[in-house]
Amino acid sequence: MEKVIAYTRVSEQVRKSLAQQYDVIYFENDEYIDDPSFVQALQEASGIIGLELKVTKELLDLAPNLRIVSNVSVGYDNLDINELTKRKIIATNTPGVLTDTVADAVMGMILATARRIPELDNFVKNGEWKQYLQLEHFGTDVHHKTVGIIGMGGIGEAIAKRCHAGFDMDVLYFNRSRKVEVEQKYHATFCNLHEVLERSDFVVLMVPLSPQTEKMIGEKEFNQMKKTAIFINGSRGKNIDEHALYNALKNRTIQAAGIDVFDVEPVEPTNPLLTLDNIVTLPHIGAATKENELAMSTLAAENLIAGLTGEQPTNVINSELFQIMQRN
Ligand SMILES: NC(=O)C1=CN([C@@H]2O[C@H](COP(=O)(O)OP(=O)(O)OC[C@H]3O[C@@H](n4cnc5c(N)ncnc54)[C@H](OP(=O)(O)O)[C@@H]3O)[C@@H](O)[C@H]2O)C=CC1
Ligand SMILES: O=CC(=O)O
Repeated sequence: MEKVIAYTRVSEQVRKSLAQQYDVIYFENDEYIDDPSFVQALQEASGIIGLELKVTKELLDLAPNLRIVSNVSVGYDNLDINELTKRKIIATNTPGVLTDTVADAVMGMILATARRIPELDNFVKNGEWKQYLQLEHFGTDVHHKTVGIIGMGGIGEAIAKRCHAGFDMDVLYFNRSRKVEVEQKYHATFCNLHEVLERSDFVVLMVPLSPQTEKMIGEKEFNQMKKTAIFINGSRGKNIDEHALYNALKNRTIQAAGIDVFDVEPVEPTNPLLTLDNIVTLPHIGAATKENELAMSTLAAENLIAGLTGEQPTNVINSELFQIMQRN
């Protein structure tokens, strides 16, 4: 039986099903490279399926038999795609299945920050609700405001849909390419980044992490936002300058923020952002619901099996590998 490494978030049901065809070695935690049993598994593995393993040149040097890395995520900034392609190792991800789940989580952050839900929840539970509330406890409306979406991909579009159809919001967006269909469906307006930052009540960041997007939002960008703006990051922590976000929140350059992702994950307890009361934080859980864990794992397993049986997986990232094969 061929060996397959499964790590972190691969649902138990999918692991059991894979175990009918492969020798599946499961690693539950993510501190692997120093673990001799992981290194041993790498030596023998034909495939890897899982979430957020850093697949670097050093790791690949330990995996001479590897033919596919199947990410259980849409983001693939954890993979050195050039190195994988050079070694003719297939890389796949799981776009689409998680789109609505992540968009729901982003809407949750928009509502939680604007209406100050976690803060008021604590207020009630701490027994501080003793009289009619005054202005100091009030949040701000979400409906009929303007949302600016940076990165109008699958998830960006699902957020636009919710904001337009559910909350009567005006939708602005900045994206690498223009999305005319999205403009027609959700009355969205294509803007440059500066306009999105300047005109939006809610600025939502939803771009993949890449050399072009790393630290895309920093001090200059926070200064361009409205003083009442709420910033939401559902993408990757490294897409923003966290220090600049801290300053913007502390100095009230912007009103509040909701973030699902951090520069270092799990977040360090000393991260200064955690000391602020105008930020709502989540532990990178946007895509992780009970239903969606199974959907993502199932798609990733389908990609893995296709790759191992010599077929082109549906969600191949380095598709040039198959173009080369077709030419030969
Ligand atoms: N918090 C969480 O749990 C989750 C986070 N994510 C993050 O969200 C990201 C987006 O996911 P998804 O919507 O499915 O991905 P998509 O690939 O569908 O969308 C990404 C969008 O970003 C745009 N984009 C890429 N680079 C730039 C740039 N330099 N400037 C402006 N726009 C750019 C793309 O433009 P174009 O259309 O021109 O290609 C595309 O529209 C993932 O890569 C991941 O990092 C995803 C899932 C869960
Ligand atoms: O962060 C999650 C993803 O799917 O990307």
